[in-house]
Amino acid sequence: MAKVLIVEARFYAQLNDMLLKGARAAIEAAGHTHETVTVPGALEIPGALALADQSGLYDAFVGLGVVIRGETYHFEIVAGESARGLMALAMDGLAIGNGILTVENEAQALVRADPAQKDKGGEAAKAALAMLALKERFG
Ligand SMILES: Nc1c(NC[C@H](O)[C@H](O)[C@H](O)CO)[nH]c(=O)[nH]c1=O
Ligand SMILES: CC(=O)[C@@H](O)COP(=O)(O)O
Repeated sequence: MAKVLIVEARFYAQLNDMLLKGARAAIEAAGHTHETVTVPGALEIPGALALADQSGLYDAFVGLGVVIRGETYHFEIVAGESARGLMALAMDGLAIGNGILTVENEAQALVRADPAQKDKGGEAAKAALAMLALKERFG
């Protein structure tokens, strides 16, 4: 049984609750356990994952968040750098699923966060578990 850490950036609480529901359901359906920690925003997710990995307590990680474009270039920074940070950690051997939505508006986020629709939270959890299986296969 694996222990999965979910790191959520609760910038949009109601959307995050949907992502969390999907991710937790996927992890439990696969017979694994999970814990959740919360950070202010998507930019903090990679750092939180790195800190958590140093503990050696977790087998896999899921990053959840919602980044919605505003008026400035900051969207590109938050969306791009959170993704880049997770990718860097994955290339360093962590089993990670990226459930950080990067969207133009709340309507797009809702469809993707909803477990009954695109279920991106569940998708990210399944990706993390798939990477964990590969990690275990490759030893
Ligand atoms: N605009 C969004 C943010 N911005 C906050 C950053 O993620 C970060 O917390 C801040 O820059 C302090 O370091 N975060 C989201 O998750 N979603 C957004 O739409
Ligand atoms: C993704 C963001 O950082 C964005 O929500 C911030 O909005 P703004 O660009 O209008 O400051």
